[in-house]
Amino acid sequence: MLDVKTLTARYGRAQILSDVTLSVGENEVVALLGRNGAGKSTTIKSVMGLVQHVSGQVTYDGQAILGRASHMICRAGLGYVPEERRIFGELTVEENLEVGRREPRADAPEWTFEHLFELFPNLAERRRNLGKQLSGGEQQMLTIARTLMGNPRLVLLDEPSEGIAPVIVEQMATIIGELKREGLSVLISEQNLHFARIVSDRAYIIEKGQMRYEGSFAHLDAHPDISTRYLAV
Ligand SMILES: Nc1ncnc2c1ncn2[C@@H]1O[C@H](COP(=O)(O)OP(=O)(O)OP(=O)(O)O)[C@@H](O)[C@H]1O
Repeated sequence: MLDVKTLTARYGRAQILSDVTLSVGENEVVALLGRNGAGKSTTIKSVMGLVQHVSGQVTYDGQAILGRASHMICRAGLGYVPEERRIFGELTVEENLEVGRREPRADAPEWTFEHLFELFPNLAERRRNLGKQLSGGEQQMLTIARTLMGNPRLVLLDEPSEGIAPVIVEQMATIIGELKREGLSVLISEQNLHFARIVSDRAYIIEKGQMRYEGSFAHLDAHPDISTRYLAV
């Protein structure tokens, strides 16, 4: 569904990604693992059309999307949840969700408030609260829920477990499982191998902007030297 080949990206003169190759299949949850600064966010942002200097090939459903405007990439069916929560503090939970509403898509589930509130019971309770009154974890949930209002087929989640309480991390894992059951594909960037293992079908590891590993979690478990080398802090 998503194919990234020989992706190179730079910020100004600094080359950040070199020949990054990865793919996400239909209804697959794929983890992009790496330490702080390894290039996970830059990979996701490049796919979403948010990095200016990029080269290589990115195809979604067979269509080349690299270099397209970000809103066109969203319209094609990709949903992006950035690492930093971008909710509107002065709007209620429901109003925040309304902001994300897009036309339904024939090839992806259509999300309604009720459907989302089943998936995010915390948000259901707080539907009339202002965004700024939510906890960090709830704001993270709201960011994901708002992205789902765009009815994406593939969701790119940048470090969903970062900086949130363990109980919310568990809920996050449940939600990602639910997205898969709904038929969506998900690419998550993560530093947390434990969380990634729970939610994902397979993994990539990126280090210094280069792909170092592609394979199963079982293989990573059997070869702990790989995670020690590329993930241990
Ligand atoms: N806008 C920018 N301008 C210049 N350099 C940047 C910019 N954004 C990121 N970088 C640099 O690019 C490198 C990769 O950053 P990136 O955010 O992709 O890493 P990451 O793996 O997502 O890590 P993190 O967990 O810190 O988000 C880092 O060295 C970072 O300092």
